[in-house]
Amino acid sequence: MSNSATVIGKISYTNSWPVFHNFHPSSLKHPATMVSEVPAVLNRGMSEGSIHVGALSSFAYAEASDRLLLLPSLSVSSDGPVRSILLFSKKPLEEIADGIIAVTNTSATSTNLLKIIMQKAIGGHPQYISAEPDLDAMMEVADACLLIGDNAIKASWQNKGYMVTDLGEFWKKWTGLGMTFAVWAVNRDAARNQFAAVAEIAEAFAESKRRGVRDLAPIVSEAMRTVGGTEAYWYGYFRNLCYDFEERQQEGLNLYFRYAYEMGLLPQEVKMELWSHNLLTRVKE
Ligand SMILES: C=C(O[C@@H]1C=C(C(=O)O)C=C[C@H]1O)C(=O)O
Repeated sequence: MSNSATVIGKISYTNSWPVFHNFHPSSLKHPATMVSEVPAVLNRGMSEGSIHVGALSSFAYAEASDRLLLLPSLSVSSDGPVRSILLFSKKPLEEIADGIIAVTNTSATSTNLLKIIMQKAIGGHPQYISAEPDLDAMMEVADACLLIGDNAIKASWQNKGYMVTDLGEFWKKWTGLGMTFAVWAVNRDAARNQFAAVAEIAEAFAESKRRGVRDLAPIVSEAMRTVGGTEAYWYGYFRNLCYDFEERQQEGLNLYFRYAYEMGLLPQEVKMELWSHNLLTRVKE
């Protein structure tokens, strides 16, 4: 077993705080460090193996699923509107079907969800340009722009007269299913070589989530202090999100992966494999 510190990835957006708020790497028995980053950076770290365990875009998990295992019962999901994955557009979607869409360079799941929606539901083939998440700058060069996380939340508070499409809401109306934007995963080598640390981290995440969703008050206060907005907004936002990853969420994510594969966005079909304590037994044998 390796003695080197386990590197944990944290999503820097508020959406994941209910899982992270009560998670403190310094109080773990096994040495661990945590990096807080936008999803695109976490995705790269998990794919390369420089981050061993933590949250990442569900799409990025799929791309690296031969190197990763999912941690059970953890996700950032919605079953309808998500409120922070928003397409701002100058015209209805049908009218920008072959237009230009600027997409935030911080995302993986949502940019590919948008591609699926535009092609399979709207029948369009827009041109996508990747850009820093800045509503005004994006709208100068495009007919629409996709923002996620706190950038989307802040943009939704400024009424600039754009039409707003919530991709979680669109997906639900179109497929009848929920959507999972982020999952928690562990590097397969780390799961083998640092199994005790990974087991401790998985348990600490589960406990942190239990406490986080039970008592949102400190999370809401911190969101108001750092991002702005009202108490009512943040209670509504966090209560609307789902942090579980059970059959219902897996069904939605499986359909998303299938569509992504059909469109050539994913190179292979994805079979989700979950980490469990049994791995410990298997590894020890
Ligand atoms: C709910 C959200 O989900 C996020 C969306 C992600 C993506 O599009 O790749 C990644 C992580 C999630 O935390 C959000 O950003 O608001």
